[in-house]
Amino acid sequence: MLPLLLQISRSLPTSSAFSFPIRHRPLAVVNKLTLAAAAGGSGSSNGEGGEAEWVRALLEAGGGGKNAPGKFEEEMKMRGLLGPDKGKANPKLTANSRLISWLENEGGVYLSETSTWGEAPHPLAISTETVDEITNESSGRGLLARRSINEGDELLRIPLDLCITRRSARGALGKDALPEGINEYLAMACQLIREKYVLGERSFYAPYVGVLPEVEEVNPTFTWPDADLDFLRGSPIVAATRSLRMKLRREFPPEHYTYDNWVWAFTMLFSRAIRLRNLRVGERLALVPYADLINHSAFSQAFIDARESGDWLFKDGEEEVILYADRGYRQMEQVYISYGQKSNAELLLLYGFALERNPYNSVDVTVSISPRTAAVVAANEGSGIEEDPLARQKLDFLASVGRGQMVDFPCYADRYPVEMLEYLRLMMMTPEDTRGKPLMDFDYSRTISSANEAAVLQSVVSAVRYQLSLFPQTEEDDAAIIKDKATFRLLSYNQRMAVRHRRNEKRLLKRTLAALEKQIRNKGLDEVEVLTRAEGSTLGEVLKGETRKQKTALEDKLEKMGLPVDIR
Ligand SMILES: C[S@@+](CC[C@H](N)C(=O)[O-])C[C@H]1O[C@@H](n2cnc3c(N)ncnc32)[C@H](O)[C@@H]1O
Repeated sequence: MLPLLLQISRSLPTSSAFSFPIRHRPLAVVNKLTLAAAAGGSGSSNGEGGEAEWVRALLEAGGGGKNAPGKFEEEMKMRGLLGPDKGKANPKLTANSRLISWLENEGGVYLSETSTWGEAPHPLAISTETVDEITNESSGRGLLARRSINEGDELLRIPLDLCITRRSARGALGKDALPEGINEYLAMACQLIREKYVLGERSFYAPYVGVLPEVEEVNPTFTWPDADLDFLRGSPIVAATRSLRMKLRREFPPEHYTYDNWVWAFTMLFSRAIRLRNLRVGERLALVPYADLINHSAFSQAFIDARESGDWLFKDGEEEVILYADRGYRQMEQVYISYGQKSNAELLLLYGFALERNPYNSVDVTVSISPRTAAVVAANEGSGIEEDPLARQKLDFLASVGRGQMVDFPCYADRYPVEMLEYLRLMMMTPEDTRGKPLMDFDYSRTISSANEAAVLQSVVSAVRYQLSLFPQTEEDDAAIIKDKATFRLLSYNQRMAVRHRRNEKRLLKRTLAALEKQIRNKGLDEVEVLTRAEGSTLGEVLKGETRKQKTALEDKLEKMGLPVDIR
Protein backbone atom coordinates (compact mmCIF):
# COMPACT_ATOMS: atom_id res chain seq x y z
CA MET A 1 0.00 0.00 0.00
CA LEU A 2 2.63 2.52 1.02
CA PRO A 3 5.08 1.78 -1.81
CA LEU A 4 2.22 2.01 -4.30
CA LEU A 5 1.29 5.45 -3.02
CA LEU A 6 4.88 6.51 -3.12
CA GLN A 7 5.22 5.33 -6.68
CA ILE A 8 2.11 7.12 -7.77
CA SER A 9 3.00 10.33 -6.02
CA ARG A 10 6.36 10.34 -7.75
CA SER A 11 4.81 9.75 -11.14
CA LEU A 12 2.46 12.71 -10.82
CA PRO A 13 3.24 15.88 -12.72
CA THR A 14 5.08 18.45 -10.61
CA SER A 15 2.27 20.90 -10.36
CA SER A 16 1.79 23.32 -7.50
CA ALA A 17 -0.30 20.54 -6.03
CA PHE A 18 2.72 18.58 -5.03
CA SER A 19 5.59 20.98 -4.89
CA PHE A 20 4.71 22.67 -1.59
CA PRO A 21 6.21 21.26 1.53
CA ILE A 22 3.22 19.73 3.24
CA ARG A 23 3.76 21.22 6.68
CA HIS A 24 3.04 24.72 5.53
CA ARG A 25 -0.08 24.18 3.55
CA PRO A 26 -3.26 25.20 5.30
CA LEU A 27 -6.12 22.78 5.46
CA ALA A 28 -9.08 23.58 3.31
CA VAL A 29 -11.59 25.76 5.07
CA VAL A 30 -15.27 25.78 4.26
CA ASN A 31 -17.55 28.56 5.24
CA LYS A 32 -21.03 27.15 5.41
CA LEU A 33 -22.30 23.66 5.41
CA THR A 34 -25.56 22.09 6.29
CA LEU A 35 -25.27 19.78 9.20
CA ALA A 36 -26.86 16.42 8.58
CA ALA A 37 -27.98 16.72 12.16
CA ALA A 38 -28.98 13.74 14.15
CA ALA A 39 -29.70 11.64 11.06
CA GLY A 40 -27.43 8.66 10.79
CA GLY A 41 -25.94 9.84 7.51
CA SER A 42 -25.14 7.79 4.48
CA GLY A 43 -23.86 4.81 6.38
CA SER A 44 -21.58 3.15 3.93
CA SER A 45 -19.37 4.38 1.18
CA ASN A 46 -19.43 0.99 -0.55
CA GLY A 47 -15.72 0.57 -0.42
CA GLU A 48 -15.10 3.91 -2.12
CA GLY A 49 -12.90 6.47 -0.53
CA GLY A 50 -10.15 4.44 1.14
CA GLU A 51 -6.53 5.22 0.40
CA ALA A 52 -6.45 2.91 -2.62
CA GLU A 53 -9.65 4.36 -4.06
CA TRP A 54 -8.33 7.83 -3.53
CA VAL A 55 -5.16 7.03 -5.44
CA ARG A 56 -7.23 5.55 -8.26
CA ALA A 57 -9.45 8.60 -8.38
CA LEU A 58 -6.44 10.84 -8.44
CA LEU A 59 -4.91 8.93 -11.33
CA GLU A 60 -8.15 8.95 -13.28
CA ALA A 61 -8.34 12.68 -12.77
CA GLY A 62 -4.96 13.03 -14.44
CA GLY A 63 -2.92 13.64 -11.35
CA GLY A 64 -4.28 16.98 -10.18
CA GLY A 65 -7.99 16.61 -10.47
CA LYS A 66 -10.40 17.35 -7.72
CA ASN A 67 -7.86 16.72 -4.99
CA ALA A 68 -5.49 19.45 -6.05
CA PRO A 69 -5.02 22.13 -3.41
CA GLY A 70 -7.65 24.79 -3.43
CA LYS A 71 -10.04 22.56 -5.41
CA PHE A 72 -12.05 21.74 -2.34
CA GLU A 73 -12.57 25.43 -1.59
CA GLU A 74 -13.38 26.06 -5.23
CA GLU A 75 -16.05 23.42 -5.10
CA MET A 76 -17.43 24.99 -1.94
CA LYS A 77 -17.52 28.33 -3.64
CA MET A 78 -19.33 26.93 -6.67
CA ARG A 79 -21.91 25.45 -4.36
CA GLY A 80 -22.33 28.83 -2.69
CA LEU A 81 -20.99 27.47 0.57
CA LEU A 82 -18.41 30.19 1.04
CA GLY A 83 -20.89 33.03 0.71
CA PRO A 84 -20.34 36.07 -1.54
CA ASP A 85 -16.62 36.87 -1.37
CA LYS A 86 -16.62 36.03 2.27
CA GLY A 87 -13.77 33.57 1.98
CA LYS A 88 -10.91 36.03 2.05
CA ALA A 89 -11.97 38.53 4.66
CA ASN A 90 -13.33 36.10 7.22
CA PRO A 91 -11.11 36.20 10.33
CA LYS A 92 -12.37 32.73 11.22
CA LEU A 93 -10.65 31.36 8.12
CA THR A 94 -7.37 32.99 9.16
CA ALA A 95 -7.74 31.52 12.64
CA ASN A 96 -8.34 28.06 11.16
CA SER A 97 -5.23 28.27 8.98
CA ARG A 98 -3.17 29.40 11.93
CA LEU A 99 -4.36 26.45 14.00
CA ILE A 100 -3.44 24.05 11.21
CA SER A 101 0.08 25.49 10.84
CA TRP A 102 0.57 25.38 14.60
CA LEU A 103 -0.48 21.72 14.78
CA GLU A 104 1.79 20.87 11.88
CA ASN A 105 4.79 22.83 13.13
CA GLU A 106 4.58 22.19 16.85
CA GLY A 107 3.14 18.71 16.86
CA GLY A 108 4.11 17.27 13.49
CA VAL A 109 0.41 16.64 12.95
CA TYR A 110 -0.42 15.46 9.48
CA LEU A 111 -3.19 17.67 8.12
CA SER A 112 -2.24 18.19 4.50
CA GLU A 113 -4.88 19.12 1.97
CA THR A 114 -2.72 17.65 -0.75
CA SER A 115 -1.05 14.32 -1.28
CA THR A 116 2.56 13.98 -0.26
CA TRP A 117 5.18 11.28 -0.42
CA GLY A 118 3.38 8.19 0.62
CA GLU A 119 0.28 9.83 2.03
CA ALA A 120 -3.15 10.78 0.80
CA PRO A 121 -4.57 14.20 1.73
CA HIS A 122 -5.90 14.44 5.23
CA PRO A 123 -9.52 13.26 5.25
CA LEU A 124 -10.93 16.25 7.18
CA ALA A 125 -11.45 19.95 6.57
CA ILE A 126 -12.69 22.70 8.87
CA SER A 127 -16.02 24.32 8.13
CA THR A 128 -16.33 27.69 9.83
CA GLU A 129 -20.10 27.63 9.93
CA THR A 130 -22.23 24.54 10.19
CA VAL A 131 -25.99 24.59 10.56
CA ASP A 132 -28.48 22.18 12.08
CA GLU A 133 -30.59 20.76 9.27
CA ILE A 134 -33.82 20.59 11.24
CA THR A 135 -33.76 23.87 13.15
CA ASN A 136 -31.40 25.82 10.91
CA GLU A 137 -29.58 27.05 14.01
CA SER A 138 -25.83 27.58 13.81
CA SER A 139 -23.66 24.86 15.26
CA GLY A 140 -20.42 26.81 14.86
CA ARG A 141 -17.33 25.28 13.36
CA GLY A 142 -17.34 21.63 12.41
CA LEU A 143 -15.22 19.11 10.53
CA LEU A 144 -16.24 17.63 7.23
CA ALA A 145 -15.01 14.93 4.93
CA ARG A 146 -12.54 16.35 2.38
CA ARG A 147 -12.90 13.10 0.44
CA SER A 148 -14.96 10.01 0.97
CA ILE A 149 -14.05 8.14 4.11
CA ASN A 150 -14.42 4.45 4.91
CA GLU A 151 -15.56 3.01 8.18
CA GLY A 152 -12.50 2.43 10.35
CA ASP A 153 -10.28 5.03 8.62
CA GLU A 154 -8.03 6.96 10.94
CA LEU A 155 -9.37 10.52 11.07
CA LEU A 156 -6.97 12.32 13.33
CA ARG A 157 -4.00 11.92 15.60
CA ILE A 158 -3.01 14.72 17.97
CA PRO A 159 -0.05 14.47 20.37
CA LEU A 160 -1.05 14.65 24.02
CA ASP A 161 1.68 17.26 24.48
CA LEU A 162 -0.42 19.82 22.60
CA CYS A 163 -3.46 19.26 24.80
CA ILE A 164 -4.47 21.31 27.82
CA THR A 165 -4.70 19.08 30.87
CA ARG A 166 -4.19 19.38 34.58
CA ARG A 167 -0.56 18.47 33.94
CA SER A 168 -0.04 21.26 31.41
CA ALA A 169 -1.81 23.65 33.80
CA ARG A 170 0.50 22.76 36.66
CA GLY A 171 3.45 23.19 34.30
CA ALA A 172 2.20 26.62 33.22
CA LEU A 173 1.10 28.04 36.55
CA GLY A 174 3.49 26.24 38.87
CA LYS A 175 3.01 23.39 41.27
CA ASP A 176 2.60 25.73 44.24
CA ALA A 177 -0.29 27.58 42.66
CA LEU A 178 -1.92 24.32 41.54
CA PRO A 179 -1.12 21.64 44.08
CA GLU A 180 -1.12 17.96 43.23
CA GLY A 181 -4.60 16.47 43.17
CA ILE A 182 -6.29 19.82 42.42
CA ASN A 183 -9.59 19.37 40.61
CA GLU A 184 -8.97 19.03 36.88
CA TYR A 185 -11.62 21.58 35.91
CA LEU A 186 -10.18 24.19 38.25
CA ALA A 187 -6.60 23.65 37.10
CA MET A 188 -7.51 23.77 33.41
CA ALA A 189 -9.73 26.83 33.89
CA CYS A 190 -6.78 28.66 35.42
CA GLN A 191 -4.55 27.76 32.49
CA LEU A 192 -7.15 28.75 29.91
CA ILE A 193 -7.57 32.17 31.50
CA ARG A 194 -3.83 32.66 31.66
CA GLU A 195 -3.33 31.72 28.00
CA LYS A 196 -6.17 33.89 26.70
CA TYR A 197 -6.33 36.88 28.99
CA VAL A 198 -2.83 37.16 30.48
CA LEU A 199 -0.48 35.96 27.75
CA GLY A 200 -2.69 36.58 24.72
CA GLU A 201 -0.59 36.57 21.56
CA ARG A 202 2.52 35.60 23.56
CA SER A 203 0.91 32.30 24.52
CA PHE A 204 2.23 29.11 22.98
CA TYR A 205 -1.44 28.13 22.64
CA ALA A 206 -2.50 31.38 20.92
CA PRO A 207 -3.39 29.63 17.61
CA TYR A 208 -5.56 27.18 19.54
CA VAL A 209 -7.16 29.83 21.74
CA GLY A 210 -7.82 31.77 18.52
CA VAL A 211 -10.43 29.23 17.40
CA LEU A 212 -12.15 28.95 20.76
CA PRO A 213 -15.60 30.58 20.68
CA GLU A 214 -16.90 33.32 22.95
CA VAL A 215 -19.59 32.55 25.54
CA GLU A 216 -22.20 34.18 23.28
CA GLU A 217 -21.40 31.66 20.55
CA VAL A 218 -22.00 28.70 22.86
CA ASN A 219 -24.78 29.89 25.18
CA PRO A 220 -25.03 27.13 27.78
CA THR A 221 -27.98 27.85 30.08
CA PHE A 222 -25.78 28.63 33.07
CA THR A 223 -24.68 31.76 31.19
CA TRP A 224 -28.23 32.87 30.28
CA PRO A 225 -29.76 36.00 31.78
CA ASP A 226 -32.71 35.33 34.08
CA ALA A 227 -35.12 36.75 31.50
CA ASP A 228 -34.14 33.96 29.10
CA LEU A 229 -34.13 31.33 31.80
CA ASP A 230 -37.68 32.35 32.55
CA PHE A 231 -38.65 30.88 29.17
CA LEU A 232 -37.79 27.49 30.67
CA ARG A 233 -40.07 27.85 33.67
CA GLY A 234 -41.47 24.48 34.70
CA SER A 235 -38.50 22.53 33.34
CA PRO A 236 -36.12 20.70 35.70
CA ILE A 237 -33.27 22.35 33.80
CA VAL A 238 -33.91 25.59 35.70
CA ALA A 239 -32.95 24.09 39.07
CA ALA A 240 -29.87 22.45 37.57
CA THR A 241 -28.86 25.72 35.89
CA ARG A 242 -29.24 27.72 39.07
CA SER A 243 -27.24 25.30 41.10
CA LEU A 244 -24.46 25.11 38.52
CA ARG A 245 -24.30 28.90 38.54
CA MET A 246 -24.09 28.91 42.32
CA LYS A 247 -21.38 26.36 42.19
CA LEU A 248 -19.30 28.42 39.76
CA ARG A 249 -19.81 31.54 41.85
CA ARG A 250 -18.65 29.74 44.95
CA GLU A 251 -15.49 28.46 43.34
CA PHE A 252 -14.65 31.76 41.68
CA PRO A 253 -11.38 33.26 42.98
CA PRO A 254 -12.06 37.05 42.68
CA GLU A 255 -8.52 37.99 43.69
CA HIS A 256 -7.17 36.51 40.47
CA TYR A 257 -9.77 36.71 37.71
CA THR A 258 -12.87 38.52 36.54
CA TYR A 259 -16.09 36.56 36.73
CA ASP A 260 -16.56 36.87 32.96
CA ASN A 261 -13.18 35.22 32.36
CA TRP A 262 -14.14 32.47 34.77
CA VAL A 263 -17.44 31.83 33.01
CA TRP A 264 -15.70 31.76 29.63
CA ALA A 265 -13.18 29.19 30.86
CA PHE A 266 -15.89 26.91 32.25
CA THR A 267 -17.98 27.32 29.13
CA MET A 268 -14.99 26.01 27.16
CA LEU A 269 -14.38 23.15 29.57
CA PHE A 270 -17.97 21.96 29.83
CA SER A 271 -18.57 22.15 26.09
CA ARG A 272 -15.25 20.84 24.73
CA ALA A 273 -13.12 18.99 27.25
CA ILE A 274 -12.89 15.28 26.56
CA ARG A 275 -12.38 12.57 29.15
CA LEU A 276 -9.60 10.39 27.78
CA ARG A 277 -9.94 6.98 29.37
CA ASN A 278 -7.10 5.04 27.93
CA LEU A 279 -4.08 6.94 29.20
CA ARG A 280 -1.16 5.33 30.97
CA VAL A 281 -2.13 7.22 34.13
CA GLY A 282 -5.77 6.20 33.73
CA GLU A 283 -8.49 8.78 33.00
CA ARG A 284 -7.78 12.43 32.36
CA LEU A 285 -9.77 15.42 31.22
CA ALA A 286 -8.23 17.14 28.18
CA LEU A 287 -8.82 19.94 25.73
CA VAL A 288 -7.68 18.46 22.45
CA PRO A 289 -7.01 21.05 19.74
CA TYR A 290 -8.68 20.28 16.39
CA ALA A 291 -10.50 17.22 17.79
CA ASP A 292 -12.68 19.67 19.72
CA LEU A 293 -13.97 21.10 16.45
CA ILE A 294 -16.12 18.02 15.91
CA ASN A 295 -19.82 18.40 16.55
CA HIS A 296 -22.05 15.92 18.35
CA SER A 297 -24.49 13.44 16.91
CA ALA A 298 -26.52 11.23 19.20
CA PHE A 299 -26.32 8.58 16.47
CA SER A 300 -22.54 8.52 16.13
CA GLN A 301 -20.61 5.56 17.45
CA ALA A 302 -17.26 7.36 17.23
CA PHE A 303 -15.43 8.61 20.25
CA ILE A 304 -12.03 10.02 20.91
CA ASP A 305 -9.43 8.28 23.05
CA ALA A 306 -5.71 8.13 23.69
CA ARG A 307 -3.02 5.57 22.94
CA GLU A 308 0.74 5.32 22.82
CA SER A 309 2.04 6.93 19.65
CA GLY A 310 4.18 5.39 16.95
CA ASP A 311 3.31 2.38 14.84
CA TRP A 312 3.35 -1.19 16.08
CA LEU A 313 7.07 -1.43 15.41
CA PHE A 314 8.28 1.91 16.72
CA LYS A 315 6.41 2.93 19.85
CA ASP A 316 8.03 6.12 21.06
CA GLY A 317 6.67 6.19 24.59
CA GLU A 318 4.64 9.33 23.88
CA GLU A 319 0.86 9.40 23.91
CA GLU A 320 -1.55 10.75 21.36
CA VAL A 321 -5.26 11.30 20.89
CA ILE A 322 -6.83 9.30 18.13
CA LEU A 323 -10.13 9.07 16.27
CA TYR A 324 -11.39 6.50 13.78
CA ALA A 325 -14.42 6.80 11.51
CA ASP A 326 -17.44 4.93 12.86
CA ARG A 327 -18.99 4.72 9.40
CA GLY A 328 -18.41 5.76 5.82
CA TYR A 329 -18.77 9.44 4.93
CA ARG A 330 -19.30 10.97 1.52
CA GLN A 331 -17.16 13.91 0.48
CA MET A 332 -18.51 17.15 2.08
CA GLU A 333 -20.52 15.32 4.71
CA GLN A 334 -20.04 16.55 8.25
CA VAL A 335 -18.15 14.13 10.50
CA TYR A 336 -19.50 13.64 14.00
CA ILE A 337 -18.56 12.04 17.23
CA SER A 338 -20.74 11.26 20.22
CA TYR A 339 -20.25 13.35 23.33
CA GLY A 340 -21.99 10.56 25.23
CA GLN A 341 -25.60 9.50 25.78
CA LYS A 342 -26.82 12.91 26.85
CA SER A 343 -30.32 14.25 27.40
CA ASN A 344 -31.30 17.58 25.88
CA ALA A 345 -31.26 19.16 29.34
CA GLU A 346 -27.67 18.12 29.79
CA LEU A 347 -26.74 19.34 26.31
CA LEU A 348 -28.45 22.69 26.81
CA LEU A 349 -27.00 23.21 30.27
CA LEU A 350 -23.39 22.45 29.33
CA TYR A 351 -23.14 22.75 25.54
CA GLY A 352 -25.75 25.36 24.66
CA PHE A 353 -27.74 23.28 22.19
CA ALA A 354 -30.42 20.60 22.21
CA LEU A 355 -31.38 18.07 19.55
CA GLU A 356 -34.79 17.70 17.93
CA ARG A 357 -34.10 13.98 17.55
CA ASN A 358 -32.39 12.57 20.57
CA PRO A 359 -32.91 8.93 21.55
CA TYR A 360 -31.26 9.69 24.91
CA ASN A 361 -33.57 12.53 25.77
CA SER A 362 -35.21 12.29 29.15
CA VAL A 363 -37.05 14.48 31.63
CA ASP A 364 -36.44 14.25 35.33
CA VAL A 365 -39.56 13.35 37.25
CA THR A 366 -39.69 13.83 40.99
CA VAL A 367 -41.18 11.02 42.98
CA SER A 368 -41.71 11.72 46.61
CA ILE A 369 -43.16 9.24 49.02
CA SER A 370 -43.72 9.96 52.67
CA PRO A 371 -44.10 6.81 54.69
CA ARG A 372 -46.68 7.60 57.34
CA THR A 373 -44.52 7.38 60.39
CA ALA A 374 -45.99 8.37 63.76
CA ALA A 375 -44.16 11.71 63.42
CA VAL A 376 -45.63 12.42 59.99
CA VAL A 377 -49.13 11.48 61.17
CA ALA A 378 -48.74 13.78 64.18
CA ALA A 379 -47.50 16.64 62.01
CA ASN A 380 -50.51 16.22 59.73
CA GLU A 381 -53.07 16.00 62.47
CA GLY A 382 -56.60 16.53 61.30
CA SER A 383 -55.87 15.41 57.74
CA GLY A 384 -57.21 11.94 58.49
CA ILE A 385 -54.09 10.00 57.53
CA GLU A 386 -53.24 6.87 59.44
CA GLU A 387 -49.94 5.45 60.41
CA ASP A 388 -48.30 2.92 58.04
CA PRO A 389 -47.15 -0.06 60.11
CA LEU A 390 -44.27 -0.58 57.65
CA ALA A 391 -43.16 3.07 57.66
CA ARG A 392 -40.13 2.60 59.89
CA GLN A 393 -38.97 -0.46 57.98
CA LYS A 394 -39.33 1.39 54.69
CA LEU A 395 -37.22 4.30 55.90
CA ASP A 396 -34.53 1.97 57.23
CA PHE A 397 -34.50 0.06 53.99
CA LEU A 398 -34.18 3.26 51.97
CA ALA A 399 -31.33 4.44 54.18
CA SER A 400 -29.55 1.13 53.73
CA VAL A 401 -29.63 1.47 49.92
CA GLY A 402 -28.74 5.15 49.99
CA ARG A 403 -32.10 6.48 48.76
CA GLY A 404 -34.09 9.38 50.16
CA GLN A 405 -37.85 9.84 50.29
CA MET A 406 -37.76 12.19 47.40
CA VAL A 407 -36.03 10.90 44.32
CA ASP A 408 -35.61 12.16 40.82
CA PHE A 409 -35.71 9.70 37.97
CA PRO A 410 -35.10 10.39 34.29
CA CYS A 411 -38.13 9.43 32.16
CA TYR A 412 -37.33 8.56 28.54
CA ALA A 413 -39.70 8.69 25.59
CA ASP A 414 -40.03 4.93 25.51
CA ARG A 415 -39.02 3.78 28.96
CA TYR A 416 -38.56 4.74 32.56
CA PRO A 417 -35.88 3.44 34.84
CA VAL A 418 -36.25 0.08 36.53
CA GLU A 419 -34.93 1.75 39.70
CA MET A 420 -37.98 3.96 39.79
CA LEU A 421 -40.33 0.98 39.71
CA GLU A 422 -38.27 -0.81 42.32
CA TYR A 423 -38.31 2.22 44.57
CA LEU A 424 -42.06 2.67 44.23
CA ARG A 425 -42.85 -1.02 44.70
CA LEU A 426 -41.07 -0.88 48.02
CA MET A 427 -42.77 2.32 49.09
CA MET A 428 -46.20 0.94 48.23
CA MET A 429 -45.83 -2.27 50.24
CA THR A 430 -48.62 -3.06 52.68
CA PRO A 431 -48.91 -5.75 55.35
CA GLU A 432 -51.09 -7.72 52.87
CA ASP A 433 -48.09 -7.77 50.51
CA THR A 434 -45.47 -8.68 53.09
CA ARG A 435 -47.52 -11.21 55.07
CA GLY A 436 -45.05 -10.79 57.89
CA LYS A 437 -41.89 -11.21 55.83
CA PRO A 438 -39.22 -8.47 56.15
CA LEU A 439 -39.13 -5.89 53.33
CA MET A 440 -35.56 -6.90 52.52
CA ASP A 441 -36.70 -10.35 51.40
CA PHE A 442 -38.58 -9.14 48.32
CA ASP A 443 -37.31 -8.82 44.76
CA TYR A 444 -38.52 -5.40 43.71
CA SER A 445 -37.48 -5.87 40.11
CA ARG A 446 -40.66 -7.96 39.72
CA THR A 447 -44.30 -7.24 40.27
CA ILE A 448 -45.17 -7.75 43.93
CA SER A 449 -48.97 -7.95 43.59
CA SER A 450 -51.62 -6.48 41.30
CA ALA A 451 -52.60 -3.97 43.94
CA ASN A 452 -49.01 -2.95 44.54
CA GLU A 453 -48.34 -2.62 40.80
CA ALA A 454 -51.46 -0.54 40.27
CA ALA A 455 -50.44 1.81 43.08
CA VAL A 456 -46.96 2.07 41.61
CA LEU A 457 -48.12 2.91 38.10
CA GLN A 458 -50.72 5.35 39.39
CA SER A 459 -48.07 7.12 41.42
CA VAL A 460 -45.87 7.47 38.34
CA VAL A 461 -48.89 8.87 36.49
CA SER A 462 -49.38 11.43 39.27
CA ALA A 463 -45.70 12.34 39.30
CA VAL A 464 -45.61 12.85 35.52
CA ARG A 465 -48.86 14.85 35.59
CA TYR A 466 -47.44 17.02 38.32
CA GLN A 467 -44.24 17.62 36.33
CA LEU A 468 -46.37 18.65 33.33
CA SER A 469 -48.49 20.97 35.46
CA LEU A 470 -45.40 22.98 36.42
CA PHE A 471 -45.09 24.41 32.91
CA PRO A 472 -47.05 27.65 32.49
CA GLN A 473 -47.72 26.98 28.78
CA THR A 474 -49.11 23.89 27.08
CA GLU A 475 -47.32 21.92 24.40
CA GLU A 476 -49.86 23.28 21.89
CA ASP A 477 -48.99 26.88 22.91
CA ASP A 478 -45.34 26.19 22.24
CA ALA A 479 -46.04 24.44 18.95
CA ALA A 480 -47.98 27.52 17.80
CA ILE A 481 -45.07 29.82 18.75
CA ILE A 482 -42.62 27.69 16.78
CA LYS A 483 -44.95 27.40 13.81
CA ASP A 484 -45.21 31.14 13.37
CA LYS A 485 -41.78 31.29 11.78
CA ALA A 486 -41.52 35.06 11.32
CA THR A 487 -42.31 35.79 14.98
CA PHE A 488 -40.27 32.87 16.24
CA ARG A 489 -37.18 34.25 14.47
CA LEU A 490 -37.62 37.50 16.40
CA LEU A 491 -36.83 35.64 19.60
CA SER A 492 -33.19 35.40 20.62
CA TYR A 493 -31.20 32.16 20.18
CA ASN A 494 -31.60 31.33 23.87
CA GLN A 495 -35.32 31.94 23.76
CA ARG A 496 -35.81 29.81 20.66
CA MET A 497 -33.82 27.02 22.28
CA ALA A 498 -35.92 27.38 25.44
CA VAL A 499 -39.26 27.16 23.62
CA ARG A 500 -38.15 24.09 21.65
CA HIS A 501 -36.78 22.49 24.76
CA ARG A 502 -39.85 22.96 26.94
CA ARG A 503 -42.05 21.78 24.10
CA ASN A 504 -39.98 18.62 23.64
CA GLU A 505 -40.03 17.93 27.38
CA LYS A 506 -43.82 18.23 27.47
CA ARG A 507 -44.14 16.01 24.45
CA LEU A 508 -42.00 13.36 26.10
CA LEU A 509 -43.97 13.53 29.36
CA LYS A 510 -47.28 13.28 27.52
CA ARG A 511 -46.06 10.22 25.65
CA THR A 512 -44.99 8.67 28.92
CA LEU A 513 -48.42 9.38 30.38
CA ALA A 514 -50.19 7.81 27.44
CA ALA A 515 -47.94 4.73 27.64
CA LEU A 516 -48.53 4.39 31.38
CA GLU A 517 -52.28 4.69 31.06
CA LYS A 518 -52.29 2.07 28.34
CA GLN A 519 -50.18 -0.22 30.49
CA ILE A 520 -52.57 0.21 33.41
CA ARG A 521 -55.55 -0.60 31.18
CA ASN A 522 -53.85 -3.55 29.50
CA LYS A 523 -52.95 -5.08 32.82
CA GLY A 524 -56.46 -4.53 34.12
CA LEU A 525 -55.01 -2.54 36.97
CA ASP A 526 -57.45 0.31 36.62
CA GLU A 527 -60.03 -1.85 38.31
CA VAL A 528 -58.03 -2.64 41.38
CA GLU A 529 -58.96 -0.71 44.46
CA VAL A 530 -55.63 0.47 45.57
CA LEU A 531 -55.23 4.11 45.63
CA THR A 532 -55.61 4.74 49.29
CA ARG A 533 -53.29 1.97 50.38
CA ALA A 534 -49.99 3.72 50.92
CA GLU A 535 -51.06 7.33 50.94
CA GLY A 536 -47.83 8.20 49.28
CA SER A 537 -47.42 11.66 47.93
CA THR A 538 -45.96 11.53 44.47
CA LEU A 539 -46.67 15.13 43.73
CA GLY A 540 -43.28 16.48 44.63
CA GLU A 541 -44.87 18.02 47.71
CA VAL A 542 -43.56 17.25 51.08
CA LEU A 543 -45.75 16.40 53.99
CA LYS A 544 -45.10 18.43 57.12
CA GLY A 545 -42.41 16.97 59.31
CA GLU A 546 -39.99 16.22 56.49
CA THR A 547 -37.04 18.15 55.25
CA ARG A 548 -36.85 18.36 51.52
CA LYS A 549 -33.59 17.46 49.88
CA GLN A 550 -33.95 18.12 46.24
CA LYS A 551 -31.23 16.99 43.90
CA THR A 552 -32.20 16.39 40.33
CA ALA A 553 -30.98 13.43 38.31
CA LEU A 554 -29.14 15.93 36.15
CA GLU A 555 -27.31 17.33 39.14
CA ASP A 556 -26.45 13.81 40.18
CA LYS A 557 -24.85 13.28 36.80
CA LEU A 558 -22.87 16.49 37.01
CA GLU A 559 -21.43 15.45 40.29
CA LYS A 560 -20.31 12.20 38.78
CA MET A 561 -18.51 14.17 36.08
CA GLY A 562 -16.10 15.31 38.78
CA LEU A 563 -17.14 18.93 38.83
CA PRO A 564 -15.35 20.96 41.49
CA VAL A 565 -17.79 20.99 44.38
CA ASP A 566 -21.08 19.60 45.54
CA ILE A 567 -24.00 21.29 43.88
CA ARG A 568 -25.50 22.44 47.18
C1 LIG B 1 -16.65 20.45 21.02
S1 LIG B 1 -17.37 21.88 20.38
C2 LIG B 1 -17.54 21.49 18.67
C3 LIG B 1 -17.04 22.60 17.79
C4 LIG B 1 -17.81 23.86 17.84
N1 LIG B 1 -18.94 23.82 16.91
C5 LIG B 1 -16.97 25.08 17.57
O1 LIG B 1 -17.41 25.96 16.84
O2 LIG B 1 -15.87 25.18 18.09
C6 LIG B 1 -18.98 21.76 21.07
C7 LIG B 1 -19.89 22.91 20.69
O3 LIG B 1 -20.29 22.80 19.34
C8 LIG B 1 -21.66 23.08 19.18
N2 LIG B 1 -22.32 21.83 18.75
C9 LIG B 1 -21.80 20.59 18.74
N3 LIG B 1 -22.66 19.70 18.22
C10 LIG B 1 -23.77 20.38 17.91
C11 LIG B 1 -25.02 20.01 17.34
N4 LIG B 1 -25.30 18.75 16.98
N5 LIG B 1 -25.94 20.98 17.16
C12 LIG B 1 -25.69 22.26 17.52
N6 LIG B 1 -24.52 22.67 18.05
C13 LIG B 1 -23.56 21.74 18.24
C14 LIG B 1 -22.14 23.57 20.53
O4 LIG B 1 -21.97 24.96 20.57
C15 LIG B 1 -21.18 22.92 21.48
O5 LIG B 1 -21.03 23.63 22.67
